[in-house]
Amino acid sequence: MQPTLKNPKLWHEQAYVNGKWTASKSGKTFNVINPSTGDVIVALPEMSQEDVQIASGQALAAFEQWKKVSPKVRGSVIRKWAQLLLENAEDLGRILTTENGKPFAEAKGEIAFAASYLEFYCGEAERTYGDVIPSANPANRVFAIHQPIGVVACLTPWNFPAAMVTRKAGAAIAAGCTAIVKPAGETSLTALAIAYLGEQAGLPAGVLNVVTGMQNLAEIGKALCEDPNIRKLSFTGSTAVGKLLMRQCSSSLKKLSLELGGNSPFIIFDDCDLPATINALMGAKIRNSGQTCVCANRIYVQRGIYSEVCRLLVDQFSQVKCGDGFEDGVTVGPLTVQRGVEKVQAHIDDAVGKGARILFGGQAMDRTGYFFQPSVLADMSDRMLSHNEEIFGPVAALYPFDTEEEVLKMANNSEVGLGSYVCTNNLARVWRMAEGLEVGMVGVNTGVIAGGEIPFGGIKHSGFGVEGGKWGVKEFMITKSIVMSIPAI
Ligand SMILES: NC(=O)c1ccc[n+]([C@@H]2O[C@H](COP(=O)([O-])OP(=O)(O)OC[C@H]3O[C@@H](n4cnc5c(N)ncnc54)[C@H](O)[C@@H]3O)[C@@H](O)[C@H]2O)c1
Ligand SMILES: O=CCCC(=O)O
Repeated sequence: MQPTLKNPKLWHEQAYVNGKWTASKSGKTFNVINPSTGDVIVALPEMSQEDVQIASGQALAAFEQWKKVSPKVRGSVIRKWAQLLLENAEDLGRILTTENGKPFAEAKGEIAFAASYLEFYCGEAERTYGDVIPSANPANRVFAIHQPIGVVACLTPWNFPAAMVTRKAGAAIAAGCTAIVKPAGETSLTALAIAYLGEQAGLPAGVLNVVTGMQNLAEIGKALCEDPNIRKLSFTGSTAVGKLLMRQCSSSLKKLSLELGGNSPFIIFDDCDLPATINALMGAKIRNSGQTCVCANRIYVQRGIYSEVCRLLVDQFSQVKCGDGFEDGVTVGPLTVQRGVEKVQAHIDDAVGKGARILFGGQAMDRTGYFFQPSVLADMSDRMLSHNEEIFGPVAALYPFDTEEEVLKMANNSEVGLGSYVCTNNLARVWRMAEGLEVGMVGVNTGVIAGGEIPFGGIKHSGFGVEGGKWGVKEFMITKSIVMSIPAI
């Protein structure tokens, strides 16, 4: 069912291409499901390759104009867009909770998080400075300028339906590019509402487009990858899909940003501030029901405080209220997709079969919707599935360790390297760990590591490219050199 909105104009049941709300060429649709109830919320256009090609042609035409708009004007439109997001945070939060499931307060928090990227990028649009380069040849003057790359495809996931749209498309548009957003089918309504607000803020037709689809995902993804009009593709999602997209982009040699799976170690040393650490851990673990790419996946606890951390965590988890995101006091919602429930159960069964102990929870909840009990597992080891793969659910998995050297080795024993966390009061250790961890991001005594001004990205099989901060906008630009021969002075 559609949520009640103060501003009903935010609700859109069609895709958005070249400033027009549009059905798919085939007329086909797919259903968006409320994960708390299992009910169909709405049917959205199931688009195809043909729809993608139309969108890319129009985004290319819009690019020819948008790239000429001054950075100051682009920035002012983006600033207005951010303001509109904040003014409509309540309604956007309602839409987000309805399709993603996260608690309403957290959903509103995501809207502020989404706006933080636009707020940062609107200033950054004006700061894409080039360079004047001392020439080796005295008869030359050499310059480097940055220019928008062109039409970009932004493929966004279902775990952050608002923030991943602004983090990618906001940066692209600030750079002077035009964007085709393909949100995860499960959570397209938030992206459509954000596109509507972009239009209200003054984005010209064709600058921001949203194509929708769920069953045709493989076809749409391939069409975006192979489209010659599109010069860059930015994706957040699983490593497996990221690799597929990279292969598919090879024929058109697109520039890529891939923000893929994580397996974040959360390392607790016995010299930490324990209450503050547990607080940080709860944030890094149960945010969005454990469905973030930087959620604490492997919680390493130094042996001297291991039993105490197990006890404190069980105490915290027993106070968590899991339920429909609109219910009062709920701090953990359902998982967003049914297959997530099956995945989390498989992780727990595997761990228990290999010697882990369930200290709390451990099962799907016996109610309608995709609910999984917030759970705590102790005595994890590197033979278990969760050691190598993100759980993507509200499960805290604890591993004991003895020494700093040992835990650094354990933490780096992963194919991926996205987020990580270190809790200690030893400053020298902070630096040894921060420099030694093979990851793109390190949280020190905190569980929150993302925001408009902060670079976000991974290494190894977590992908490449940086989103956010002063790096975010440049990812959507090319660097061009200009070598000028001058008459003798
Ligand atoms: N890094 C993240 O933020 C993130 C987001 C979603 C899922 N995941 C990981 O992936 C696991 C499985 O989730 P899932 O079942 O949705 O995974 P999936 O691998 O099927 O899809 C992941 C994302 O990629 C998109 N996608 C899938 N196939 C595509 C294709 N052929 N072309 C273009 N886009 C495509 C989906 O819409 C989704 O947003 C999760 O449990 C989690 O570990 C990570
Ligand atoms: O899951 C991907 C993004 C998570 C975040 O920005 O904190």
